[in-house]
Amino acid sequence: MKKLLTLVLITRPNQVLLGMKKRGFGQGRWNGFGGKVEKGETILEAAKRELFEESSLKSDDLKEIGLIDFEFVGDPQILEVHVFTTSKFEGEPTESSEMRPQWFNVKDIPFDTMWPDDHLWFPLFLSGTKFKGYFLFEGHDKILKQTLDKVDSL
Ligand SMILES: CNc1cc(N2CCOCC2)nc(N)n1
Repeated sequence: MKKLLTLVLITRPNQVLLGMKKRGFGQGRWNGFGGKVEKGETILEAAKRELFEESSLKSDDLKEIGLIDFEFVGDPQILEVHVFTTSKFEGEPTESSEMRPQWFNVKDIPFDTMWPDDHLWFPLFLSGTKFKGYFLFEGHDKILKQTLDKVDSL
């Protein structure tokens, strides 16, 4: 069984916008903005909605750059995460109930307080390379198995 999720990474020259997750899944880790795809909305619509709900930013320019399947030992639910990015957005990053946004210089991305997969695929996202990945987690900190491939199309 797959659960569709979105992840949006906002960039500006030499910087990435990340949010500190304040509760729920991934709490205590910096991440892009995103969440569940609801019934009746497209994945792109969900990405835009979650971006606005979690950061107050709006964008009509989200480009899909990655597709990652996450599996957790003992859990039949596979998370299918559609990764988007843009440097064209409106609004000011604003703290929400879910996320506390902060700009990071690319050379200072806080991988130690992010999901352990991020340092593996962020270089691809930052270099504009489309990618497909699979990560098998044991708990929330250990990656048992992984694949990561550059792709021409998603
Ligand atoms: C398990 N490793 C993950 C999961 C994840 N997300 C799952 C929940 O929806 C938002 C994205 N995001 C990253 N960077 N790594």
